[in-house]
Amino acid sequence: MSHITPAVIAVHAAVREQAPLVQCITNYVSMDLAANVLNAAGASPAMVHDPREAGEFAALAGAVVANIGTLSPRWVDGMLDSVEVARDANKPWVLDPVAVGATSYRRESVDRLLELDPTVIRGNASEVLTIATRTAGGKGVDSDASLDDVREHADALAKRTGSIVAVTGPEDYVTDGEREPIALRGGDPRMPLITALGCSLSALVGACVAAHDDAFEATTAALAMLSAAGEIAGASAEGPGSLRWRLLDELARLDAGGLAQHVGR
Ligand SMILES: Nc1ncnc2c1ncn2[C@@H]1O[C@H](COP(=O)(O)OP(=O)(O)OP(=O)(O)O)[C@@H](O)[C@H]1O
Ligand SMILES: Cc1ncsc1CCO
Ligand SMILES: [Mg+2]
Repeated sequence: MSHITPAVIAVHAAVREQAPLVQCITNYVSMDLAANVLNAAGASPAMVHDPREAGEFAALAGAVVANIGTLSPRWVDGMLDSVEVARDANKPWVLDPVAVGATSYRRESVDRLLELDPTVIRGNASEVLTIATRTAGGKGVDSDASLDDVREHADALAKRTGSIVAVTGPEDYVTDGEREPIALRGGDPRMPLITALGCSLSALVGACVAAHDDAFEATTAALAMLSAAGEIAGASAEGPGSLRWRLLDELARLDAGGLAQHVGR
């Protein structure tokens, strides 16, 4: 059993017990899946983004998730309002910098969000590399970098920002720049064929940081939960369509035993 396993099991149970309200300001592609992933995990999703209400809503939420996947000025304003309220109330918030390397508008928007001290930054290898090295890159929303390219940059980014940095892909990686980083294998190689699964994972990180104070452990737990559910679902899935619904089913019935088996390897 890995040293992190008891913490992962505790976070998983805390989400089910507390059913935290997670405000997601996320992209059009991801809204349905992210809300369903949160429901399956036992959390309570709300997709609330307009600046007329986003900040007010953040005062009610246990965590805020800001995802720039289909950004536009009003949405970015809603994100800035919400994460400012969260930060001022000492509530956790999660940044998903979708395709940040693709355009200057995305980079500028992420720069503004980074000034508001995200609790967790969760992205694929290209996205984390872009933020850490301030260089353009990535293939749109998909990654064209590997974990080996980014590991040390992720550590440095975490150290510099004070955020937990989670890099996902065939192998997931969690670092705070101080503690021994966590590497998680597993999942299913067809998971990238399910659009917005990474965005949904960022929403799940939101649920976990809302339910558990140690954001490093909470982030690790979210990654482990999705990876375990994906791996179990993959055993009987015939393709990305059945993997998607099976993953939701497996996430909903995931228990401590399934998690321990997954994280302990
Ligand atoms: N080759 C793979 N094998 C196993 N699991 C994978 C693989 N690639 C991605 N995953 C898993 O898929 C989930 C989403 O991670 P990914 O890195 O694909 O996000 P992303 O690129 O931000 O996705 P999106 O932008 O489509 O939302 C994570 O749980 C990750 O571990
Ligand atoms: C496909 C796509 N385009 C913008 S956001 C998104 C979801 C995956 O990140
Ligand atoms: Mg993504």
